[in-house]
Amino acid sequence: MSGHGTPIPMTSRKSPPLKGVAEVPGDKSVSHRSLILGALAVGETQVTGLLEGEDVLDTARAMRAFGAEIVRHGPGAWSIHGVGTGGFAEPENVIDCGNSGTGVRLIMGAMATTPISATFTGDASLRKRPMGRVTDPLALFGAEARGRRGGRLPLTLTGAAEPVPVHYEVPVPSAQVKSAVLLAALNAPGDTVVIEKEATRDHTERMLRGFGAQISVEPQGSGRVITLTGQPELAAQTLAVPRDPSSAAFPVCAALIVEGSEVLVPGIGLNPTRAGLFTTLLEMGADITFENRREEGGEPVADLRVCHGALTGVEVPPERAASMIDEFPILAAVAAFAEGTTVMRGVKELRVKESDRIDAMARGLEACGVMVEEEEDMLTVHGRGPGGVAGGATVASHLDHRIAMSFLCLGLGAQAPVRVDDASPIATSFPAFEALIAGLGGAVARSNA
Ligand SMILES: O=C(O)C1=C[C@@H](OP(=O)(O)O)[C@@H](O)[C@H](O)C1
Ligand SMILES: C=C(OP(=O)(O)O)C(=O)O
Repeated sequence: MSGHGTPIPMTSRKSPPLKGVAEVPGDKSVSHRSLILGALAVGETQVTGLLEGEDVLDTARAMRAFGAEIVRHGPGAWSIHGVGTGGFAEPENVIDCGNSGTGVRLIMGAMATTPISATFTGDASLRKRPMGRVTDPLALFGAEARGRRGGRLPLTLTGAAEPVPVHYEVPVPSAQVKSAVLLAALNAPGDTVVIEKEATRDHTERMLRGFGAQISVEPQGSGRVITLTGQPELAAQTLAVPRDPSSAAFPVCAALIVEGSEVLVPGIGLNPTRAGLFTTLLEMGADITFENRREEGGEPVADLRVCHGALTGVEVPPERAASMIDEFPILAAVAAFAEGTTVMRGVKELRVKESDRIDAMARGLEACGVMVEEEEDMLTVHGRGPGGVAGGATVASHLDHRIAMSFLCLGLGAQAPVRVDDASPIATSFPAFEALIAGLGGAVARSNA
């Protein structure tokens, strides 16, 4: 539950070469889904490598409120005793999903076809984010949502008593919307069909199949048609969560920013629907090697070795945006150290994340002496080359973990220190960020308010 506490200002400064091994936490998307699917399965699901960030802990609390028994056995080791499809109980209190769009949207989907009501809220960031994109398709199943104007939280959702399957084309590229519809479809009789025009992360589909649901995925243009047969009995699973590529992006990019660095980032999930940042960095000339490629927990995984070297600006094709949607802030920070211009198009979804990430990056980069251009759907960064970023500014994180971490990484290579006004949101996805960067030799520390 971020955003409820005292701000934690943090500062980073020009650092000696980063060296060592960066063990990043478990994947946030897979962690949320492990808890939710575990709660809907029959029997006891065992999870290792679960991300213990605030977003995921809020989802665990929510699943308990809906009746699942959840036990933490040790770091990252959890068990979930599920209630079965359609078995959710009505929560007695408001469900607070903190800072997490994934948490609230997937949970709304998971309860939308069970005849119970639940009221959802979140922190100041989450209460600004659009929920109509999920409650609109959930209404097609027969669920009813009453929220603030503009479909904002707090919002009460009443699940359908007699749900019907739906045929739904997702109007925005969003794995959260797709997943909410698929989770709702679990308790609707018959086949639900979800069409996405652009492929987004497919963890829900992979995991539903693993839990025993009948699901087919057919490519269609650059998107997919997904068909799920409702009312399966989901069987408890043993799950190993791969390490999060979106968290790995920070030590990888920090090593690209700080001259002389060489860092190993082991065991990173490289699902193609998540790996767009690494493709882009390679196009910029980054020295990244993918060692020991293997499969873990149903996802492709590799150890990433990253060495600092010269980078050149690139144009990121819009069709790649979905596969690196959370990585644009850190890409914008890296682009500041490249020679030439980096153009990011097709990125308007960034405006409805924890903050308006196009605006937050643009203002912060300008404050650090980097020229940018911004349009509704585009961000351009004019690189200043290695050693050319001035820094020397305080940047607002806007309750957004990725903005905070991106500017702290930028400060590791800037001429003057970069202060982030509030680094507390980092705990939502990457609680060990400060310790991990410091462990590599990066100069990052809490600063005075
Ligand atoms: O499904 C998921 O786990 C996520 C989907 C993405 O959001 P959208 O579906 O809104 O693009 C992403 O930004 C978020 O961090 C995690
Ligand atoms: C957008 C993000 O998360 P969420 O939508 O779950 O808040 C993110 O982690 O970058």
